[in-house]
Amino acid sequence: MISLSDLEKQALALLPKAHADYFIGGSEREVTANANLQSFDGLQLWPRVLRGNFEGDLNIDLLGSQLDYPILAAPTAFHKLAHPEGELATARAIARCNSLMIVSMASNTAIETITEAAYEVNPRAGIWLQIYIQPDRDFTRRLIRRAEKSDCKGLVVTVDSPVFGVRERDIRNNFSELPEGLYCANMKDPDGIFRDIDFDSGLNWNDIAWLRDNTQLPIILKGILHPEDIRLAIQHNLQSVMISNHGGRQLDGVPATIHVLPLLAQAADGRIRLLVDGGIRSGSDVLKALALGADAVAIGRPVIWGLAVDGEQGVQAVFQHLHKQLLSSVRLCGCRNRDDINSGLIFTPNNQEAKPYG
Ligand SMILES: Cc1cc2nc3c(=O)[nH]c(=O)nc-3n(C[C@H](O)[C@H](O)[C@H](O)COP(=O)(O)O)c2cc1C
Ligand SMILES: CC(C)CC(=O)C(=O)O
Repeated sequence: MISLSDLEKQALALLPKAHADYFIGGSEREVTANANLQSFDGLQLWPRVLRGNFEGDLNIDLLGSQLDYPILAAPTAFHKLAHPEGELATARAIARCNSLMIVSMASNTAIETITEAAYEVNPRAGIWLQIYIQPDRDFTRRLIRRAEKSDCKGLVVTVDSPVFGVRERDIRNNFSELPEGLYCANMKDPDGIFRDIDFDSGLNWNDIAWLRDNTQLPIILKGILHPEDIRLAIQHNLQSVMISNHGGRQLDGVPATIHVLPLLAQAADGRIRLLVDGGIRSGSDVLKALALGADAVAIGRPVIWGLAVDGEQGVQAVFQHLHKQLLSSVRLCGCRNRDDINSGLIFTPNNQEAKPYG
């Protein structure tokens, strides 16, 4: 593996067009999906030299899961569209890497089957379940019980989707149903019928309080872009938020996540764990996000590309590649320890006067 952009090209060439478009696409004009990528390129790292070795480590305790490095898999739907082994291949790869997988509510494999496979590879593997709170709260509660029983370590609640984003590629391709034989496996009712995933457009903070009172699992709110919402998440005793614009697939025209991160880190003030996703494609992108205040980052599409090209090994290669690149960027920046990874690492015209770190 040389670069994630090579991998992306390979994957896109392998996949049927409708599936490739579903995976890579954003909503409407894809302004935000593109901004996520471009905004990382617009930020520059500001290295120091002659500072000796990086003596720190990059591992992190993320709400009770031990990760070797702060890169995890964002929830993405339908892994069996990318590879016949689907989420099982993804989960095994990530367990092997001592990382963490957020399983999508829309996975093609049931959460119980995924956790079992992951814990077989690595009993300490990190698995969280992502959900959309369903208008049918009883169903939602049953799914949360399943996550708890199968030993998931966290519950990610996606809150950027009161309605589904308008994906023009999917409309053009007439992609609105899974191929025969594939299902949203978590949506199966006790009577064997698969439900559709619904979006509850009326969701509000009372529903989050309801959820918090209905599970012991740590709750991670996914899809936050505004500092006021960070303050509310802290007020509601949540453990973590994911700064995310859903990879530019929900509201088009919102800021790139890396652009809002500094403001949100300021609002968080160390009181809540901050995760960020959207457009992370290299180790230096990861370093930029950590420098600006993220505790860890999540990757969405790159996991799909690895899976499509080489199944379990492909996903493992993506994580190993990013880990290696991250370490290399940390060293090239002259960081001596974890504390050196701070906003002084980012060069912007505004911080030329600022006191360089260290
Ligand atoms: C194909 C695809 C499916 C996704 N499915 C979900 C999902 O089921 N639930 C969710 O909360 N986010 C979903 N997302 C959003 C990702 O969790 C994540 O926010 C985004 O992909 C990060 O951006 P990146 O792909 O540039 O890394 C999906 C994204 C993609 C690309
Ligand atoms: C099945 C969908 C709800 C998955 C999703 O969130 C997405 O495609 O971005």
